[in-house]
Amino acid sequence: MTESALAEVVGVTRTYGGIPVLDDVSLSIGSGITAVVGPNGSGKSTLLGVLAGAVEPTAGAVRYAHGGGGGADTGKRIGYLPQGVPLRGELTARETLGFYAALVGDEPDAALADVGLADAGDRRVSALSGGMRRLLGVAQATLGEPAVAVLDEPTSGLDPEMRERTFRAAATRASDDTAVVVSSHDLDLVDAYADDLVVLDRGRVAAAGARDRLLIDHGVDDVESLYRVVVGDGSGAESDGETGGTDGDRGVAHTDETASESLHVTGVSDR
Ligand SMILES: Nc1ncnc2c1ncn2[C@@H]1O[C@H](COP(=O)(O)OP(=O)(O)OP(=O)(O)O)[C@@H](O)[C@H]1O
Repeated sequence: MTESALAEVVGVTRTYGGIPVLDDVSLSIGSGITAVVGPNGSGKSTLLGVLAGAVEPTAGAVRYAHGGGGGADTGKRIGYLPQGVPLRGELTARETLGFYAALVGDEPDAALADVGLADAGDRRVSALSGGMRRLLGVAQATLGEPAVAVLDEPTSGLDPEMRERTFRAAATRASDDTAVVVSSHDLDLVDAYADDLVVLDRGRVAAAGARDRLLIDHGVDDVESLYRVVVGDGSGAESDGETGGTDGDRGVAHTDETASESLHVTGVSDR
């Protein structure tokens, strides 16, 4: 494990019905924002699930600098915001964060303020807009300074202003000790906020590394151009926030195979 890495994905393969949806993926995750991009069905959610400990790799492993995968040295948790935000409508925003904060020795008010919800603390989750719920989810997943906070397409379905607010909130919650890994089809926001990039294509890493380095290496000016160079015409990337169809694009049947053996999350997967 390199000194600056907060997590390392080592030779991870995940198959469904014998078909690999992640194929020998190795990555080093450092502090700041790592954006995972790629066409529909390229394996982004599966990779994020593996990072969060919600999906068991068929082969390979994830190693955490702070022992987040379990064991006596588990000082740092893994935060996880799955695609469907698993929050209870009858609780207020502050009660929601208070519940999770108590589990990880944090307090809710700074997190609410960080994501721009300081004035919405007493509102019930059911009365928040979809975008505000997503911001609350970002706060929830980053409580207690987890080593890695995993945010799965937090901007899908949001309007442009809320998409930007969500990325800004994620950037505010990232720190030297917390890597925020976010999957997204919003290449313009990825361009503006990502420190590091992972481009997935058909379950394999097509490019990975520091955003600035990758742009120089590929002789392009922005992430959208990089995406086109690396995976083709960018048909899986969108700038309007919707992700389109997700399943069956690689002919893989759903079997609901998930694992929770090493799950240390501040949220609950709904997958
Ligand atoms: N539980 C499962 N059972 C069977 N196949 C699955 C399961 N989860 C994912 N897959 C398949 O794995 C492939 C990758 O899916 P994944 O959701 O990781 O891709 P993605 O890049 O996040 O896609 P999108 O951008 O559309 O959200 C798809 O073909 C999908 O159908």
